[in-house]
Amino acid sequence: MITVADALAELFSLVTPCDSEIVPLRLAAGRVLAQPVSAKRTQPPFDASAMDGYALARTDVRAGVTLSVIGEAAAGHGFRGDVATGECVRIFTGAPLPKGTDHVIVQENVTRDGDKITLDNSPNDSSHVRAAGGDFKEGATLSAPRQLRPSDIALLAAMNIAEVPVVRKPVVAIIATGDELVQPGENPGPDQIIASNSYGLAAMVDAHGATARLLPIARDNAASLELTFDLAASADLIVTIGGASVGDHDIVAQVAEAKGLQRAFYKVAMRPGKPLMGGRIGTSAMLGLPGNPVSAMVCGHVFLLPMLRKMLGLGEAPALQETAILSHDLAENGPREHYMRGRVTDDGLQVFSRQDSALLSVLSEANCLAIRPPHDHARRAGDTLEIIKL
Ligand SMILES: Nc1nc2c(c(=O)[nH]1)N[C@H]1C(S)=C(S)[C@@H](COP(=O)(O)OP(=O)(O)OC[C@H]3O[C@@H](n4cnc5c(N)ncnc54)[C@H](O)[C@@H]3O)O[C@H]1N2
Ligand code: MOO
Repeated sequence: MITVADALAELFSLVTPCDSEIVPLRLAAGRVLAQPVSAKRTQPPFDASAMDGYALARTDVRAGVTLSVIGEAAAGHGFRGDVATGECVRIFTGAPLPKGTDHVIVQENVTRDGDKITLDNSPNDSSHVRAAGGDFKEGATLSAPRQLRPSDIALLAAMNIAEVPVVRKPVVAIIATGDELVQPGENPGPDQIIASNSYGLAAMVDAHGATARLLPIARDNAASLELTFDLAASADLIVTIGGASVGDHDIVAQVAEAKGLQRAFYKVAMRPGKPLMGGRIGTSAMLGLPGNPVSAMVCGHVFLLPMLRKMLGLGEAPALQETAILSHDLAENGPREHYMRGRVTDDGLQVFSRQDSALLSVLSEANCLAIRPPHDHARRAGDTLEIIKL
């Protein structure tokens, strides 16, 4: 058995970042920017008013002064003339400042009478002008790689980037295995259950910027599994679920090897997730997950998501760890690194007492995995533990 860290290092060496493609801006959210992009224009492109009011020369700003209103500047419709001393232009938020002006008085601070305004006794000192290029200048870059958030999309739009170079979405083929499984919505026979973790993993993959291909359930015989491996052949990563342990019907490794699997490792000193397997099969990386529903999902967080991040060009890093303060005592840990379902709230970290790797209801209640190193000594309320937020 190898350590979690060693297994993750092996898995990283099985995958490489995907190439890039161009997508329309509307489809770029959540994608990873593949290379830096440069602004095609300056924003704002002109000195712009930040308020509704009157544009004038700063040198004319004095309490009680009266000025002539000689025109209007609105957003999208500037004032084309020159503004002289003693004159001003009615202006609205977003409009370009007319020539001869460098200051905006908000309308609340003037009294208007026909074509005249008089500044009141407390002209605001701020110029209310947004300088040209104050947000960004033409040629300014948005750095890559980065997973594009809605705020990045807004910035790209303002930069007039209509087409965005992004990393291709890795395709992850997910193979659930077992004679006992049927798909959700089907009628299970008396000895059957519903395939669940395959759906959870597909949701995890899709939510993290890759594409999940949920293949038909492979039965516990070589012919069925071989056929399903063939369907998965073009995927960047093949994830099998179940059939990984030592039982007579656990045939995933044997069939994968017949299909050319070059195994990198088998079995990890962790709980849950011990019978984990990694390797390459044809042009795909392969991650063989244990079948227990929680084991597969925990391995998804600890191994599959970091692999996907590397494939998306986001580098090699384990799942983000934070710390939490334990709200109760906890018994010592056994020889395997234990990823324990728990819940962090304002009252601290509660590690659940039921940790059987079949209990999806407990996983659903959890919002974190508390990490116990091998042979971790008993912990007391108030101790700090590392956690992965779910
Ligand atoms: N003698 C030993 N037995 C077991 C060992 C061991 O070391 N010695 N390890 C145990 C551990 S730990 C795990 S984890 C499981 C892993 O077994 P497999 O990967 O071979 O998984 P299966 O036997 O196929 O299934 C286990 C369990 O999970 C259910 N399952 C499988 N796939 C799905 C799915 N897609 N959705 C929902 N549930 C699924 C399956 O019905 C079984 O109940 O082995 C232990 N045994
Ligand atoms: O290691 Mo198994 O993955 O406990 O359930």
